[in-house]
Amino acid sequence: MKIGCPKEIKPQEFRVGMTPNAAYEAVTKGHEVVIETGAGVGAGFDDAAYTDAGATILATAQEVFASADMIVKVKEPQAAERKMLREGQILFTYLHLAPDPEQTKDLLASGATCIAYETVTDRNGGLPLLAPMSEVAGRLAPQVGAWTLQKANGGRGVLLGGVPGVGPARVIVIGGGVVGTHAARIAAGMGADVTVLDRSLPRLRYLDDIYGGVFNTSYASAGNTIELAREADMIIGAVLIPGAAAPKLISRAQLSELKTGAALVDVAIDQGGCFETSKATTHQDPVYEVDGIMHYCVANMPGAVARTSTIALGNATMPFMLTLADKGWKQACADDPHLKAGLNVHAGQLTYAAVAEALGLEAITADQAIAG
Ligand SMILES: NC(=O)C1=CN([C@@H]2O[C@H](COP(=O)(O)OP(=O)(O)OC[C@H]3O[C@@H](n4cnc5c(N)ncnc54)[C@H](O)[C@@H]3O)[C@@H](O)[C@H]2O)C=CC1
Ligand SMILES: CC(=O)C(=O)O
Ligand SMILES: [Mg+2]
Repeated sequence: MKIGCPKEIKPQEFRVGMTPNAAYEAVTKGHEVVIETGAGVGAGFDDAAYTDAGATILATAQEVFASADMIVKVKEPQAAERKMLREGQILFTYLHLAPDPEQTKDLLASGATCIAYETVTDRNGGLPLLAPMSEVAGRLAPQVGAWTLQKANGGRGVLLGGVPGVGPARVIVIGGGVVGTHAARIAAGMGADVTVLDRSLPRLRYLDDIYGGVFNTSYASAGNTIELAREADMIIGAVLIPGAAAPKLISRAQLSELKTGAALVDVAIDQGGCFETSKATTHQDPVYEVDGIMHYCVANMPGAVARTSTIALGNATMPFMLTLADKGWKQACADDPHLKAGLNVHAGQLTYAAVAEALGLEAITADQAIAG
């Protein structure tokens, strides 16, 4: 199979969908790899690293899209990229379709087969292709939240760890999955007083077993959430219902109950955000204010640390990419229910129920797509 990797074009997105190591493994297995010139530069991989691995460098994204059987990326395809997809082509990348009707319409119109990293599963009930970027975004969240809390950035002027004689900041993390756990660990490490809220009691038990004494846990009822939010300097949104639009857990009306200058870091923004007032921002202009509350809502946080993120993502995606290349999407998905869970769009039809439900559209099942 010919595998193509274009340069990312989302603003300030420096990651790349394929590392030279992944290109080398694909070439070694008999596949052809084409890379857009400069695609890896932001992550510290120059063109020579790819040619040394046996890949071919192409001058434009158009050439990559036109020649490849499978496109491997990082971010959801932008409008200009969606126009270049074609029927029968495989797209393997993050999609986050539930909050994105425009992208969904274009992917359906393209006729391509689109497999979303964020809904591929594993045998432990995890999301193995989301997890590495959730680890990164989780660890970044207290760092960007601490910056947002600085006075010059609109925040309350509170230092996370406090100083001797002055208490620490209070941080609450809503959603104690991968993002939430990593965020809580780092915030606690910076000296903050941290509480993690989740709706899953087994998850709270696990967190308490492992991190009791490092941070507190609380059940994420609406009452507990607003009670803790009122006292918080920073609130990190980290919930996920796989594939679905994020539930709204703090309303606009409730902002008036929060401390003026508090920082909301909505990591769940790529699934639409879990605060009513969240709207996606970019690394160029990451923070805005609503009713005195500072919102940080960057939908591609890991792009800020592109080298770490590219390598971490590549480690996770490579085996799936190789399987897709070896077997084709149909056989690969038929053989592996976890990869099949990634199928979101095929030949003009949605194949993921939670996406269809969020957008008010119809879906067929992935099994129907495979059988068709
Ligand atoms: N902005 C960015 O750059 C990035 C965003 N993300 C996003 O972060 C979000 C979280 O991802 P992960 O931690 O990997 O997911 P996860 O599945 O590991 O954890 C989600 C947690 O949310 C909990 N949850 C669900 N509904 C809840 C509710 N109503 N109240 C409280 N808890 C609830 C679940 O029980 C689970 O423990 C996702 O939307 C993901 O796409 C991930 C990486 C980068
Ligand atoms: C998960 C995701 O959307 C990202 O890493 O940008
Ligand atoms: Mg995202």
